[in-house]
Amino acid sequence: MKIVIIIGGSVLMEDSNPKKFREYAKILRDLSKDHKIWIVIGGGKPAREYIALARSLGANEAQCDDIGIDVTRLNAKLLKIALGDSAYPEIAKNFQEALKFSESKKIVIMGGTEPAHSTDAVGAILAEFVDADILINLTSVDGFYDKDPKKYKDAKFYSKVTISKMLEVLDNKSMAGTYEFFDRTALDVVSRSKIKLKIANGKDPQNLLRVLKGEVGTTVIPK
Ligand SMILES: Nc1ncnc2c1ncn2[C@@H]1O[C@H](COP(=O)(O)OP(=O)(O)O)[C@@H](O)[C@H]1O
Ligand SMILES: O=c1ccn([C@@H]2O[C@H](COP(=O)(O)OP(=O)(O)O)[C@@H](O)[C@H]2O)c(=O)[nH]1
Repeated sequence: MKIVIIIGGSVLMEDSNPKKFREYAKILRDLSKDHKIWIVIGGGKPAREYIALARSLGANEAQCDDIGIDVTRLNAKLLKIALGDSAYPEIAKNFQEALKFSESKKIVIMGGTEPAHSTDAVGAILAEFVDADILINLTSVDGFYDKDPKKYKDAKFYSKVTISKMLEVLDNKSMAGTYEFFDRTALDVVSRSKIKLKIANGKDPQNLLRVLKGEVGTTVIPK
């Protein structure tokens, strides 16, 4: 299978813990023996700190996004180091490179590409570009709820959800550093190409295997 995996910055970068990188590296190495794998890494807390500093120094939104992209690529380099020889040695800067690098049979890693969207959109476009069989988004919550579960204790979990329901519920902001959950550009791409998308909690790296078996997470129905 061709698998594109988005690992949110909230998963890998919240506590600067090398253990999380090593656990992911082991699981990804094993998976790559049987599947073609592309990983997209988000920015997390470090990106938000850099963006806030840039904004207070007078940077415009595109410049803030550009800073965010640099941080996602730095985070991507950390995963590349953890993966060692199993990863392609360069971080792909665009979709053509991501496809070309995958001919090596190594795991290909990307961060951001250009301003005005998040790494969720990068993952969705990459899944479209390489004709992936599945797109998996690993984030800091168990999947989609009818409202933000970190703000509302009574939020209801959805094991299946349509894109139109997601668009109805999500308050999608489009300022640097504020893209939450799954951005609109990403949802548009998933919808137009009917990409098979699953969203699950990546704080436990084993969930990557569980979501592939359909045991955890939300399955997004492209309607
Ligand atoms: N309807 C919703 N369902 C699930 N999570 C939501 C929803 N609305 C907002 N969120 C928030 O989206 C966040 C996930 O996005 P984020 O923290 O930016 O993760 P990532 O690092 O994966 O991009 C969570 O903190 C969660 O509280
Ligand atoms: O292709 C991209 C990817 C990221 N970003 C910027 O980098 C930040 C961090 O990326 P993301 O929000 O995807 O990280 P995460 O939500 O995983 O922390 C975003 O808020 C954007 O400002 C961007 O402009 N283009």
